[in-house]
Amino acid sequence: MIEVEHLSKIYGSTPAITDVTFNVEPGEILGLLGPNGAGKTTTMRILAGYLPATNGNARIAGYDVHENSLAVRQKIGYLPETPPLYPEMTVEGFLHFVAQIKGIPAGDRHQKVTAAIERCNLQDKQRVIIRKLSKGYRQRVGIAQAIVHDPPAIILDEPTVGLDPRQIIEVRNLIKSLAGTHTIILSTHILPEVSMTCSRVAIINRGKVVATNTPDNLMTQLTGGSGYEVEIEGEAALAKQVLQNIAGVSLVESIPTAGGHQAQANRAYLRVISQPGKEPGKDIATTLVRAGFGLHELRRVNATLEDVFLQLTTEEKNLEAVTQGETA
Ligand SMILES: Nc1ncnc2c1ncn2[C@@H]1O[C@H](COP(=O)(O)OP(=O)(O)OP(=O)(O)O)[C@@H](O)[C@H]1O
Repeated sequence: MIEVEHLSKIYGSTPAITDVTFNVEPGEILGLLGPNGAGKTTTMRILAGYLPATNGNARIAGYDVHENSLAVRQKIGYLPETPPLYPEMTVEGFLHFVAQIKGIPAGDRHQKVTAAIERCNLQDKQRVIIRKLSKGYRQRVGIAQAIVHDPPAIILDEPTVGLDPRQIIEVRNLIKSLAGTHTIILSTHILPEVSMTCSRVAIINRGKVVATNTPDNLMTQLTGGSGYEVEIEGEAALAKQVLQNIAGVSLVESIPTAGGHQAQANRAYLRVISQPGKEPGKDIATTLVRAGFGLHELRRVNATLEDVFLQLTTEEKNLEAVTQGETA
Protein backbone atom coordinates (compact mmCIF):
# COMPACT_ATOMS: atom_id res chain seq x y z
CA MET A 1 0.00 0.00 0.00
CA ILE A 2 2.88 2.37 0.84
CA GLU A 3 6.17 1.84 -1.00
CA VAL A 4 9.19 4.00 -0.22
CA GLU A 5 12.28 3.51 -2.36
CA HIS A 6 15.70 5.09 -1.88
CA LEU A 7 14.19 8.36 -0.69
CA SER A 8 16.62 11.19 0.10
CA LYS A 9 16.10 14.82 1.05
CA ILE A 10 18.83 17.41 1.31
CA TYR A 11 18.04 20.84 2.79
CA GLY A 12 20.69 23.13 1.33
CA SER A 13 23.75 21.08 2.14
CA THR A 14 22.20 19.20 5.12
CA PRO A 15 21.05 15.66 4.34
CA ALA A 16 17.85 15.13 6.37
CA ILE A 17 17.16 11.60 5.07
CA THR A 18 19.37 9.32 3.00
CA ASP A 19 18.29 6.30 0.93
CA VAL A 20 15.20 5.54 3.02
CA THR A 21 13.43 2.37 1.85
CA PHE A 22 10.49 0.53 3.44
CA ASN A 23 7.06 -0.85 2.62
CA VAL A 24 3.81 -0.85 4.54
CA GLU A 25 1.39 -3.66 3.78
CA PRO A 26 -2.39 -3.07 3.68
CA GLY A 27 -3.96 -2.93 7.15
CA GLU A 28 -0.63 -2.68 8.93
CA ILE A 29 0.54 -0.07 11.48
CA LEU A 30 4.18 0.80 10.86
CA GLY A 31 5.97 2.83 13.51
CA LEU A 32 8.73 5.13 12.30
CA LEU A 33 10.86 5.27 15.44
CA GLY A 34 13.81 7.56 15.90
CA PRO A 35 15.33 10.23 18.13
CA ASN A 36 14.72 13.95 17.55
CA GLY A 37 16.09 15.12 14.22
CA ALA A 38 16.28 11.57 12.80
CA GLY A 39 14.23 12.51 9.74
CA LYS A 40 10.74 11.26 10.64
CA THR A 41 8.86 14.46 9.85
CA THR A 42 10.77 14.92 6.60
CA THR A 43 9.84 11.39 5.49
CA MET A 44 6.19 11.88 6.39
CA ARG A 45 5.91 15.25 4.68
CA ILE A 46 7.30 13.75 1.50
CA LEU A 47 4.80 10.88 1.70
CA ALA A 48 1.96 13.33 2.29
CA GLY A 49 2.94 15.23 -0.85
CA TYR A 50 3.93 18.40 1.03
CA LEU A 51 7.65 18.25 0.32
CA PRO A 52 9.48 17.11 -2.79
CA ALA A 53 12.21 14.51 -2.30
CA THR A 54 15.70 15.22 -3.61
CA ASN A 55 16.03 11.63 -4.84
CA GLY A 56 14.11 8.37 -4.84
CA ASN A 57 10.39 7.82 -5.02
CA ALA A 58 7.37 6.84 -2.97
CA ARG A 59 3.99 5.43 -3.99
CA ILE A 60 0.77 5.29 -2.06
CA ALA A 61 -1.96 2.96 -3.37
CA GLY A 62 0.06 2.83 -6.59
CA TYR A 63 0.27 6.61 -7.08
CA ASP A 64 3.62 8.40 -7.11
CA VAL A 65 3.56 11.01 -4.32
CA HIS A 66 5.33 13.58 -6.45
CA GLU A 67 3.83 12.99 -9.91
CA ASN A 68 0.26 12.32 -8.69
CA SER A 69 0.16 14.37 -5.51
CA LEU A 70 -3.55 15.22 -5.94
CA ALA A 71 -4.55 11.56 -6.27
CA VAL A 72 -2.28 10.74 -3.32
CA ARG A 73 -4.00 13.34 -1.14
CA GLN A 74 -7.31 11.61 -1.83
CA LYS A 75 -5.79 8.33 -0.69
CA ILE A 76 -4.21 9.54 2.53
CA GLY A 77 -5.16 11.21 5.76
CA TYR A 78 -2.35 13.27 7.24
CA LEU A 79 -1.96 14.48 10.79
CA PRO A 80 1.06 16.80 11.04
CA GLU A 81 2.85 17.27 14.37
CA THR A 82 0.69 20.33 15.02
CA PRO A 83 -2.89 19.53 13.94
CA PRO A 84 -4.20 22.05 11.39
CA LEU A 85 -7.32 23.13 13.31
CA TYR A 86 -9.42 26.28 13.17
CA PRO A 87 -9.89 27.07 16.88
CA GLU A 88 -12.98 29.28 16.43
CA MET A 89 -14.98 26.60 14.60
CA THR A 90 -17.04 23.90 16.25
CA VAL A 91 -15.81 20.33 15.82
CA GLU A 92 -18.70 19.54 13.50
CA GLY A 93 -18.35 22.79 11.53
CA PHE A 94 -14.63 22.23 11.07
CA LEU A 95 -15.08 18.65 9.89
CA HIS A 96 -17.76 19.75 7.39
CA PHE A 97 -15.33 22.38 6.11
CA VAL A 98 -12.53 19.79 5.76
CA ALA A 99 -14.92 17.37 4.03
CA GLN A 100 -15.74 20.11 1.54
CA ILE A 101 -12.12 21.00 0.75
CA LYS A 102 -11.31 17.32 0.42
CA GLY A 103 -13.89 17.15 -2.35
CA ILE A 104 -16.54 14.98 -0.67
CA PRO A 105 -19.82 15.56 -2.57
CA ALA A 106 -22.31 17.70 -0.59
CA GLY A 107 -24.80 14.81 -0.35
CA ASP A 108 -22.24 12.54 1.35
CA ARG A 109 -20.69 15.04 3.71
CA HIS A 110 -23.08 14.63 6.62
CA GLN A 111 -22.67 10.87 6.67
CA LYS A 112 -18.85 11.05 6.39
CA VAL A 113 -18.56 13.69 9.14
CA THR A 114 -20.86 11.71 11.44
CA ALA A 115 -18.82 8.55 10.81
CA ALA A 116 -15.53 10.35 11.61
CA ILE A 117 -17.05 11.86 14.78
CA GLU A 118 -18.22 8.43 15.93
CA ARG A 119 -14.96 6.74 15.04
CA CYS A 120 -13.00 9.27 17.10
CA ASN A 121 -15.53 9.27 19.93
CA LEU A 122 -16.30 12.96 19.61
CA GLN A 123 -20.10 12.75 19.85
CA ASP A 124 -20.20 14.74 23.13
CA LYS A 125 -18.00 17.48 21.71
CA GLN A 126 -19.33 17.97 18.21
CA ARG A 127 -20.93 21.35 18.94
CA VAL A 128 -18.03 22.61 21.10
CA ILE A 129 -15.65 25.27 19.79
CA ILE A 130 -12.24 23.69 19.18
CA ARG A 131 -10.44 26.36 21.24
CA LYS A 132 -12.26 25.06 24.34
CA LEU A 133 -11.17 21.45 23.90
CA SER A 134 -8.40 19.71 25.86
CA LYS A 135 -5.26 18.71 23.97
CA GLY A 136 -6.40 15.08 23.89
CA TYR A 137 -9.73 16.01 22.27
CA ARG A 138 -7.97 18.33 19.83
CA GLN A 139 -5.77 15.45 18.81
CA ARG A 140 -8.88 13.36 18.18
CA VAL A 141 -10.27 16.17 16.03
CA GLY A 142 -6.92 16.14 14.20
CA ILE A 143 -7.33 12.43 13.54
CA ALA A 144 -11.00 12.93 12.56
CA GLN A 145 -9.97 15.53 9.93
CA ALA A 146 -7.38 13.05 8.63
CA ILE A 147 -9.92 10.24 8.16
CA VAL A 148 -13.07 12.16 7.20
CA HIS A 149 -12.76 11.24 3.51
CA ASP A 150 -12.15 7.62 4.52
CA PRO A 151 -8.69 7.31 3.01
CA PRO A 152 -7.05 3.86 2.80
CA ALA A 153 -3.75 5.18 4.22
CA ILE A 154 -3.15 7.38 7.28
CA ILE A 155 0.06 9.22 8.18
CA LEU A 156 0.33 10.40 11.78
CA ASP A 157 3.28 12.51 12.91
CA GLU A 158 3.91 12.03 16.65
CA PRO A 159 0.20 11.54 17.39
CA THR A 160 0.55 11.23 21.18
CA VAL A 161 3.13 13.93 21.84
CA GLY A 162 2.11 16.33 24.61
CA LEU A 163 -0.84 14.24 25.81
CA ASP A 164 -1.34 13.08 29.39
CA PRO A 165 -1.15 9.33 30.13
CA ARG A 166 -4.92 8.77 29.95
CA GLN A 167 -5.20 10.68 26.67
CA ILE A 168 -2.25 8.71 25.29
CA ILE A 169 -4.07 5.42 25.96
CA GLU A 170 -7.24 6.75 24.32
CA VAL A 171 -5.44 7.99 21.21
CA ARG A 172 -3.45 4.73 20.94
CA ASN A 173 -6.66 2.71 21.16
CA LEU A 174 -8.23 4.91 18.50
CA ILE A 175 -5.24 4.35 16.20
CA LYS A 176 -5.34 0.59 16.78
CA SER A 177 -9.06 0.56 15.99
CA LEU A 178 -8.29 2.12 12.59
CA ALA A 179 -5.81 -0.62 11.62
CA GLY A 180 -7.07 -3.43 9.44
CA THR A 181 -9.40 -1.16 7.49
CA HIS A 182 -6.60 1.41 7.08
CA THR A 183 -2.87 1.26 6.50
CA ILE A 184 -1.10 3.47 9.02
CA ILE A 185 2.34 5.01 9.45
CA LEU A 186 2.98 6.80 12.69
CA SER A 187 6.16 8.47 13.84
CA THR A 188 7.36 8.49 17.40
CA HIS A 189 10.47 8.88 19.49
CA ILE A 190 8.79 6.98 22.34
CA LEU A 191 9.71 3.33 22.52
CA PRO A 192 6.67 1.88 24.28
CA GLU A 193 4.54 3.46 21.57
CA VAL A 194 5.79 1.06 18.91
CA SER A 195 5.53 -2.11 20.95
CA MET A 196 2.03 -1.15 22.12
CA THR A 197 0.61 0.18 18.88
CA CYS A 198 2.57 -1.01 15.86
CA SER A 199 2.75 -4.32 14.06
CA ARG A 200 6.10 -3.33 12.51
CA VAL A 201 8.77 -0.79 13.25
CA ALA A 202 11.29 0.99 11.07
CA ILE A 203 14.07 2.47 13.20
CA ILE A 204 15.45 5.67 11.70
CA ASN A 205 18.63 7.33 12.90
CA ARG A 206 20.49 10.30 11.39
CA GLY A 207 18.32 10.08 8.28
CA LYS A 208 18.85 6.38 7.62
CA VAL A 209 16.60 3.40 8.23
CA VAL A 210 18.79 1.07 10.28
CA ALA A 211 16.32 -1.78 10.80
CA THR A 212 12.79 -2.80 9.84
CA ASN A 213 10.93 -5.67 11.44
CA THR A 214 8.25 -6.61 13.97
CA PRO A 215 9.17 -5.41 17.46
CA ASP A 216 9.63 -9.03 18.61
CA ASN A 217 11.73 -10.08 15.64
CA LEU A 218 13.91 -7.01 15.97
CA MET A 219 14.79 -8.03 19.48
CA THR A 220 15.56 -11.58 18.47
CA GLN A 221 17.40 -10.60 15.31
CA LEU A 222 19.57 -8.01 16.95
CA THR A 223 20.20 -9.36 20.39
CA GLY A 224 19.45 -13.04 20.09
CA GLY A 225 16.73 -12.16 22.57
CA SER A 226 19.16 -12.24 25.46
CA GLY A 227 21.38 -10.20 27.65
CA TYR A 228 22.68 -10.27 31.20
CA GLU A 229 22.26 -8.20 34.32
CA VAL A 230 25.35 -7.87 36.47
CA GLU A 231 25.80 -6.68 40.04
CA ILE A 232 29.38 -5.97 41.08
CA GLU A 233 31.44 -4.24 43.68
CA GLY A 234 33.59 -1.64 41.95
CA GLU A 235 33.57 1.21 39.46
CA ALA A 236 30.82 0.98 36.82
CA ALA A 237 32.88 2.89 34.23
CA LEU A 238 35.86 0.55 34.63
CA ALA A 239 33.68 -2.54 34.49
CA LYS A 240 32.03 -1.24 31.33
CA GLN A 241 35.41 -0.87 29.64
CA VAL A 242 36.40 -4.39 30.57
CA LEU A 243 33.09 -5.93 29.50
CA GLN A 244 32.89 -4.06 26.21
CA ASN A 245 36.05 -5.86 25.05
CA ILE A 246 34.66 -9.37 25.53
CA ALA A 247 33.93 -11.23 22.29
CA GLY A 248 30.17 -11.61 21.78
CA VAL A 249 29.26 -8.49 23.79
CA SER A 250 27.56 -5.78 21.80
CA LEU A 251 26.44 -3.22 24.37
CA VAL A 252 27.05 -2.47 28.05
CA GLU A 253 24.97 0.09 29.91
CA SER A 254 24.52 1.15 33.52
CA ILE A 255 21.15 0.39 35.12
CA PRO A 256 19.80 1.67 38.46
CA THR A 257 19.65 -1.80 40.01
CA ALA A 258 19.44 -5.46 39.01
CA GLY A 259 16.85 -8.15 39.65
CA GLY A 260 14.47 -5.70 41.31
CA HIS A 261 16.72 -5.54 44.43
CA GLN A 262 17.38 -2.40 46.44
CA ALA A 263 20.50 -0.64 45.08
CA GLN A 264 23.40 -0.76 47.55
CA ALA A 265 26.28 1.64 48.11
CA ASN A 266 29.58 0.72 46.41
CA ARG A 267 27.78 -1.56 43.99
CA ALA A 268 27.44 -1.05 40.25
CA TYR A 269 24.64 -2.50 38.16
CA LEU A 270 25.09 -3.14 34.46
CA ARG A 271 23.16 -4.64 31.57
CA VAL A 272 25.19 -6.47 28.97
CA ILE A 273 23.60 -7.21 25.60
CA SER A 274 25.08 -10.08 23.65
CA GLN A 275 25.52 -10.28 19.90
CA PRO A 276 23.03 -12.51 18.05
CA GLY A 277 23.71 -16.18 18.71
CA LYS A 278 26.51 -15.50 21.22
CA GLU A 279 26.50 -16.47 24.91
CA PRO A 280 29.29 -14.57 26.60
CA GLY A 281 27.99 -15.27 30.18
CA LYS A 282 30.96 -17.48 31.15
CA ASP A 283 33.48 -14.93 29.86
CA ILE A 284 31.68 -12.06 31.60
CA ALA A 285 32.02 -13.85 34.95
CA THR A 286 35.69 -14.86 34.45
CA THR A 287 36.73 -11.44 33.13
CA LEU A 288 35.07 -9.54 35.98
CA VAL A 289 36.61 -11.76 38.65
CA ARG A 290 40.06 -11.65 37.03
CA ALA A 291 39.85 -7.85 36.85
CA GLY A 292 39.26 -7.76 40.60
CA PHE A 293 35.56 -6.88 40.69
CA GLY A 294 33.48 -8.57 43.37
CA LEU A 295 30.77 -10.40 41.41
CA HIS A 296 27.54 -10.53 43.39
CA GLU A 297 25.12 -11.55 40.66
CA LEU A 298 25.04 -12.47 36.98
CA ARG A 299 21.62 -13.23 35.54
CA ARG A 300 20.39 -13.89 32.04
CA VAL A 301 17.57 -11.51 31.01
CA ASN A 302 15.54 -11.00 27.89
CA ALA A 303 16.53 -7.89 26.00
CA THR A 304 13.97 -5.12 25.70
CA LEU A 305 13.12 -3.03 22.68
CA GLU A 306 14.90 -0.23 24.48
CA ASP A 307 18.14 -2.22 24.34
CA VAL A 308 17.70 -2.71 20.61
CA PHE A 309 16.99 0.95 20.10
CA LEU A 310 20.03 2.01 22.11
CA GLN A 311 22.15 -0.47 20.27
CA LEU A 312 21.00 0.89 16.94
CA THR A 313 21.05 4.56 17.65
CA THR A 314 24.16 4.89 19.81
CA GLU A 315 26.67 2.61 18.19
CA GLU A 316 27.83 3.30 14.66
CA LYS A 317 29.63 -0.04 14.50
CA ASN A 318 26.37 -1.92 14.89
CA LEU A 319 24.70 -0.27 11.94
CA GLU A 320 26.52 -2.37 9.40
CA ALA A 321 25.63 -5.67 11.08
CA VAL A 322 22.03 -4.63 11.44
CA THR A 323 21.57 -3.50 7.88
CA GLN A 324 22.98 -6.82 6.71
CA GLY A 325 20.41 -8.65 8.84
CA GLU A 326 17.53 -6.45 7.70
CA THR A 327 14.54 -8.25 6.28
CA ALA A 328 12.56 -5.36 4.78
N1 LIG B 1 13.37 23.20 6.58
C1 LIG B 1 14.54 22.69 6.99
N2 LIG B 1 15.71 23.29 6.64
C2 LIG B 1 16.91 22.78 7.01
N3 LIG B 1 17.06 21.66 7.75
C3 LIG B 1 15.95 21.02 8.14
C4 LIG B 1 14.63 21.50 7.78
N4 LIG B 1 13.71 20.66 8.30
C5 LIG B 1 14.41 19.69 8.97
N5 LIG B 1 15.73 19.91 8.87
C6 LIG B 1 16.81 19.06 9.43
O1 LIG B 1 16.64 17.75 8.89
C7 LIG B 1 16.88 16.77 9.89
C8 LIG B 1 15.65 15.88 10.07
O2 LIG B 1 14.59 16.64 10.62
P1 LIG B 1 13.12 16.07 10.87
O3 LIG B 1 12.26 17.19 11.38
O4 LIG B 1 12.67 15.33 9.68
O5 LIG B 1 13.41 15.02 12.04
P2 LIG B 1 12.40 14.34 13.06
O6 LIG B 1 12.87 12.94 13.21
O7 LIG B 1 11.00 14.54 12.64
O8 LIG B 1 12.70 15.13 14.39
P3 LIG B 1 11.66 15.67 15.53
O9 LIG B 1 11.18 14.46 16.25
O10 LIG B 1 12.57 16.52 16.37
O11 LIG B 1 10.59 16.44 14.81
C9 LIG B 1 17.27 17.53 11.15
O12 LIG B 1 18.67 17.58 11.20
C10 LIG B 1 16.69 18.91 10.94
O13 LIG B 1 17.44 19.87 11.61
